[in-house]
Amino acid sequence: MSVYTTLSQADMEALLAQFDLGELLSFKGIEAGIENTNYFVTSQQQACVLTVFEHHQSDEVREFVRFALHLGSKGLLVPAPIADRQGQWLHTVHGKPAILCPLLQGHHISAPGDDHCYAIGAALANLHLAAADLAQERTDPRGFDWWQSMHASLGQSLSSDEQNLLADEVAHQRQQRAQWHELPQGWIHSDLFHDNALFVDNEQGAEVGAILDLYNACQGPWLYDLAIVANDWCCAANGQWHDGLVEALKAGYQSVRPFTDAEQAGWSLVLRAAALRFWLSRLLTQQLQQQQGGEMALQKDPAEYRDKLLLRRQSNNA
Ligand SMILES: Nc1ncnc2c1ncn2[C@@H]1O[C@H](COP(=O)(O)OP(=O)(O)OP(=O)(O)O)[C@@H](O)[C@H]1O
Ligand SMILES: N[C@@H](CCO)C(=O)O
Repeated sequence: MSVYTTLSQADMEALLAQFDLGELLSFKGIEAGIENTNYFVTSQQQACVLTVFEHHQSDEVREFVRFALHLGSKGLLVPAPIADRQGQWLHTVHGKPAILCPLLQGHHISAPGDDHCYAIGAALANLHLAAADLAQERTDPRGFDWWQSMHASLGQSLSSDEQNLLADEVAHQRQQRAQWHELPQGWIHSDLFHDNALFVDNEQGAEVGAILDLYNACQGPWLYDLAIVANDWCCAANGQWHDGLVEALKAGYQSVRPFTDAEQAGWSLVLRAAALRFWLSRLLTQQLQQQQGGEMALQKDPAEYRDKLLLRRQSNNA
């Protein structure tokens, strides 16, 4: 986690008093996650999660909630906020946008197996199709233009090998823009790491209970979204694939939506792009955390994604 914005008992009571949820019983900062502040909040009537957005403005939060409500209307289990007595779900806490969502059921998987990868692949394809009729109004703030700007701004803080790697990969991605734009696009989750999914136990095997953290959702190639999953769920921290997991992930996805020819040809490109994106975003988060501090601030190592990028480039050239 992270708790960047520390809330007092009085803060929490004042917030909860606006809702029809009964009295506050307890609250506790959540350790998982690195972008936002999250608290488990238990009232007399409901167990909830409070998210305080550290980097997003209210307009962006409205977009995430539009996405969540749309997915919810199609039967997907995602966090959608609870409205207060005035019908308002968007609140301000310490000057930052905040929402209160029901606590969703399920548990995190620490070491995904092929059954989890198959299930999350199918769930991601369902998410893509469920959002296909939702107007697309959020371009990716961590997309190609941002990779280029990070290349320009990060230069001095990287080793010369890392600078060369970054320059070369950005150039490669630039050359492949036409191939990128041939990939089917739509709303993507954009951050479906295994700490953003909850599973429920069931006799048939692994079942996705909920998909969390829609706070990077934007437009992008559907295959890129799957590559983000693969780079986190299907390999070791150094990027080495675990046997059978990518195959299970792709099979699960294609059980719902088969790949187009462009997607069959584009896997290596999106794997590299997904590794690049999280190398850069972890470097940025590291810088922000150094400036911002934060009680319980969880660290995620940028070098893991640098190493994943190096491996994905090798297998591309093989
Ligand atoms: N509605 C919910 N129901 C159950 N658990 C939740 C819910 N929302 C958040 N959590 C828990 O809080 C954790 C952190 O939430 P979340 O991933 O949204 O935070 P974040 O800071 O945005 O994370 P990230 O670093 O992945 O962007 C989740 O991994 C999950 O364990
Ligand atoms: N899931 C991201 C953090 C939130 O975007 C990472 O592991 O770098």
